[in-house]
Amino acid sequence: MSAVLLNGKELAAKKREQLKKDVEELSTKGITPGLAVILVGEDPASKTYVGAKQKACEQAGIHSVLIKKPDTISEEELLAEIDRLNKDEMIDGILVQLPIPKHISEQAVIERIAPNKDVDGFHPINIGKMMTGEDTFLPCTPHGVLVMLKEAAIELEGKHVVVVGRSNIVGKPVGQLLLNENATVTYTHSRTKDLRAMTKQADILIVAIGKANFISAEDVKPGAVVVDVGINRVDGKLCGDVDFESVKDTASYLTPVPGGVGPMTITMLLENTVQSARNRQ
Ligand SMILES: Nc1nc(=O)c2c([nH]1)NC[C@@H]1CN(c3ccc(C(=O)N[C@@H](CCC(=O)O)C(=O)O)cc3)C=[N+]21
Repeated sequence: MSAVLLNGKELAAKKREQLKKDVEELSTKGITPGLAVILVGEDPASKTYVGAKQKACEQAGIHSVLIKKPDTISEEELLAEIDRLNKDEMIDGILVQLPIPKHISEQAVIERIAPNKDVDGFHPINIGKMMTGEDTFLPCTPHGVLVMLKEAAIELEGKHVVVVGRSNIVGKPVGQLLLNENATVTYTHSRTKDLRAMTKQADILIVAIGKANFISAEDVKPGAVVVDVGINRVDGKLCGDVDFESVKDTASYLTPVPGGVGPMTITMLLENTVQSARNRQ
C-alpha cells in the first residue's frame, strides 16, 4: 500500500458539523431548510440510499419528507406531485430518487422540478450554468469529487484528467467541473477503443462506469490519483469500479468504497439544500 487514502467519510463528517452550525444560524432567522425526497417503487438499493439521505438530514437539522409512490404511478401523477412541492414554501429542495420506472420520462421529471429547488443539479438550466461557470447548484457526486481533491490539495490546473464513463449524473459533469478548474479532460466510455492506452495517460483517473473492479493496476500510470465513483454489490459486498487491492500500490491517492465518494455525495446534497434555504431570504 503506497497510495494515500482519500477519506470521504471523515471529510463528510467534518463538513456536516459545519452544516449543522449553518442550519442553526438559519433557525435564528426562522428558517428550517426542507428537503423532499420522492421514492418511486420498492428497489432495495434505492430504499437504502434514501434512508441514508434522511438520516443525514435529521443529523444536520434539515427537515426531510419522504414521499413514497408505487411503481404503477403515472407520469402525470408524478409531475403533479412535483408541481405541488414546487409551490410548497417549506420545501427548499426536491429530489426524485433515480432510477424511476421506464414508463415515466426521466427527462420530463427532471425538467419539471423548479430550477431553484433542483438540489441534485440535474435541471438543464443548472447544467447550463455549471457549463458556463455561473454560481448554481452543482450535481452532488461530481461536486463531492472536486471537494475531496481540493481538500487533499491535489493540483488540478494543467493536469490530464481521464473520466471513464459518460453518464449525465456523474461522468459528463465531473469532467466539466474539472475543466472549469483548468484541467485537460478526456472522456472515455464503453465504446472507447484501447481504453487502457487512455487511462494510462491520466494524472487523475475518475472511474464511473458502473462495473465492479473494472480498473486494475495495469490501467493506471504509477503515481496517478484514482477516484472510484462506482457503487456495486458483489455477493452482498459493496465494491467500486476500481480493483482496490490491485491499484493501491500503483496510485498516489485513492478513494475507497465504501467511505469515499458516497458520503460526500450526500453531504453536497445537504449543502445545496441549506444554500437553497438561504436563497429564500
Ligand atoms: N436523484 C438522485 N440523486 C442521487 O444523488 C442519487 C440517485 N438519484 N440515485 C442513486 C444514486 C446513488 N447515490 C449514492 C449516494 C450515497 C452513497 C453512499 O453514501 N455510499 C456509502 C455506503 C452506502 C452503503 O453501505 O450502501 C459509501 O460509499 O460509503 C451511495 C450512493 C446517490 N444517487
